[in-house]
Amino acid sequence: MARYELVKRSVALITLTNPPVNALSSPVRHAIANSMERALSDPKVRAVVICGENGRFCGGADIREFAGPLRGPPLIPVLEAIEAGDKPVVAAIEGMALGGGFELALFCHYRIAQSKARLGLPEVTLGILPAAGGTQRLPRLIGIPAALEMITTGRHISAQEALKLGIVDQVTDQNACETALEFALKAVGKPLSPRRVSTLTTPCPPDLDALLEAATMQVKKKTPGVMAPLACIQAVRAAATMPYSKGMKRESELMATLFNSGQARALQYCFFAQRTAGKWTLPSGAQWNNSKPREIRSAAVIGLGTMGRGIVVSLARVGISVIAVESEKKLLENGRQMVIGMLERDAKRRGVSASLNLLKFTLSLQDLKDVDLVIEAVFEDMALKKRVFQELSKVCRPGTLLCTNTSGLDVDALAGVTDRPHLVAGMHFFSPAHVMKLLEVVCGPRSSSETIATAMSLGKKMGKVSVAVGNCPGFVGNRMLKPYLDQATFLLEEGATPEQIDKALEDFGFAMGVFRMSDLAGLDVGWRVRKESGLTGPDVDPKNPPRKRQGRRYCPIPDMVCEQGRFGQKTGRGWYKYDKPGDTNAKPDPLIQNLLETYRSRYGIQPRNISDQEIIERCLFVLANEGFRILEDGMAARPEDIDVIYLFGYAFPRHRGGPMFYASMVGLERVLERLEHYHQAHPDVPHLEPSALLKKLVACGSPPVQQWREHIKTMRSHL
Ligand SMILES: CCCCCCCCCCCCC[C@H](O)CC(=O)SCCNC(=O)CCNC(=O)[C@H](O)C(C)(C)COP(=O)(O)OP(=O)(O)OC[C@H]1O[C@@H](n2cnc3c(N)ncnc32)[C@H](O)[C@@H]1OP(=O)(O)O
Repeated sequence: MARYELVKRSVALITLTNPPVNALSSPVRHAIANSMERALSDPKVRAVVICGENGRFCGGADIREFAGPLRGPPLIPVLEAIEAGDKPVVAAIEGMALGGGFELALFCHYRIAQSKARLGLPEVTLGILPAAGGTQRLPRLIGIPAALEMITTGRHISAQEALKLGIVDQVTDQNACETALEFALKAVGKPLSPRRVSTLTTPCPPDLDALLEAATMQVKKKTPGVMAPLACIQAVRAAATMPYSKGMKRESELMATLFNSGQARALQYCFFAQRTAGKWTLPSGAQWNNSKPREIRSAAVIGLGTMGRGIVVSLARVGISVIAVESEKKLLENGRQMVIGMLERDAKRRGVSASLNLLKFTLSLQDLKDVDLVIEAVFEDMALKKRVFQELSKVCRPGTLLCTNTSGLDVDALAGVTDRPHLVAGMHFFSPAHVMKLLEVVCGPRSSSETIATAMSLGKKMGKVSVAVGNCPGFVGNRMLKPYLDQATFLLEEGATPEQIDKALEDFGFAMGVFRMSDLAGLDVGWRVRKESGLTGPDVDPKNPPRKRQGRRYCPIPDMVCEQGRFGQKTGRGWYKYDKPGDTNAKPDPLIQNLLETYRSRYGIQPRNISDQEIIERCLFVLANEGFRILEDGMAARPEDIDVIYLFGYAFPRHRGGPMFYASMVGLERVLERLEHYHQAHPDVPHLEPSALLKKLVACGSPPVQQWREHIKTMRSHL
């Protein structure tokens, strides 16, 4: 877990050997303690260098250990022995020094960083704080404002920035370990006291209170209801106002308030869920680690609407040449200008030059004959998409992969009109596609493992979090959204207002409630889908009860809002009113209140007081219930995949872990009981009927979310 060598006859080189990131697991802590003792007691050793194997210094504490009882030597005393020793210790930072790894470096007397290394204290993103002295030592080294920013955001910084801030003593383009060995020899004999960060006094700004207050306001606004950033601020205050030893005590008290919290568990679950999602498996046995993706050098995007433009930008900025296709000259020119503008702004922000030379714009599908992969992003109309796929099948060389960006149509029906159904898959991006991190990779029954591997790997290359899902209407994300939206509108019928529902969801942690979000997305899209599927409009049988469709409860209020030309922010009116079209400041609209009152009295609905608890339970338990059905149906491989989709595609609050994790935190028994209760009250809403999987899990004693897979295994997979 750590290798000990004597090099240059007088330097002890301690190499952490815990792949893949040299996390500070119990055996590693043991090994560091033993190695330091050996180095300090060996008269031949005059200096020590600590580095990490495989070009990675250390990724911090072993997060997996947090879930169980704490074992092995506690980290802080191990690190204190490094600082207290009478021989200079140099940290040789290659790759990364994060969290406890960064704290380890801060206990060393000197730090040398390789120029490509990244450093940071990301604990806040895991719902905890840097509790191995990070909150007390970093402010002493670089001052309160810079330390506060790094600790409360968890931002990783470059070696160059670390040098500028005074965190590292030298940056090298060479091997950091070699440089550190030379450096260590030169440090021998120099006084160590000034190098012990614990002895430094925190430079205290005169406006400390105002600074901390501003930071508090900022984190409350950015991450309302999240505890860890606030605890970080309190810990940094201690660094400014208390002696080191007292500050360390305060740091550990604050850590104790976070360590076992639901938020910490949720955030750490998210960390692993995100990594688990990349590990896809198909029923054939093909999976992420036995299927080779194809290399994609050139791609085409068909359709330069909002989605298509975002996809072009996402591809071009990772160096893939793109042919963008539109059907009319004017649309093509407009798309071209928009894409170039987006790429230029993006490049400026990242300080690189825009890769405009990778782009080609055309009106002709004939130009796509040699590309490696096509992503179709035309209007959401099956007949149109089928025509495009038929045409692509004729034009593209036999090996070209054909992908669709449909948000819910049948991918296999599109595969069926081509000459290569095994090379067809869905790549469902989220809007705006160059910003949103989620990509649903839709596996049709005929998609080959190579096709899925290629789509997943391309997603990763584009910086997306890619999740493999099955081919069912709406796939995973949009399929779950429907019952969630339905509950919100049913609650309106029953007496709630859009503001009340949004506030309950925002207090829960969503950045935007469902109605504000719908206004932002545009209400006309859903209206058109409902018209096309015969739920509203002239196709509805006049004898059909207005609040029922196929025997199920239906709420026509969203249709009525659209019939008034209220399409959301873009028209200046939707569920809310706005000062002008395009404005984002949503204000309650008395006309909507009026519409709701008239509607309720027309249908004899007596409005009732609805509690926030009911809003949360009905909206979120129905969401999870559909998630359970998706798992039952084999359309998602595991609950983590569903949660990742909701975290990255639908802004589910990360400190709640995602809808499935949230259900497990509430307690599956409770979720089942509440769904049964609401289903009894609303028997015409089938989505409220508890799913078989939920019942099965409760019957099995409500295992933790990580174990659900074992209970799903027997079910059929469509992935
Ligand atoms: C009342 C009781 C009170 C109790 C108080 C208890 C006090 C306990 C003492 C605490 C002392 C605090 C110490 C410290 O302050 C806390 C920490 O250090 S927390 C950890 C901080 N570090 C991080 O957040 C880094 C997390 N990792 C990453 O960001 C990335 O993995 C990476 C390091 C940048 C590498 O990225 P990639 O190359 O892309 O690789 P992957 O991300 O895919 O990771 C590969 C593989 O490694 C696993 N992994 C990564 N980091 C860790 C880790 N720190 N611990 C465990 N495992 C880690 C990752 O999951 C992948 O594995 P896979 O999931 O694929 O199997």
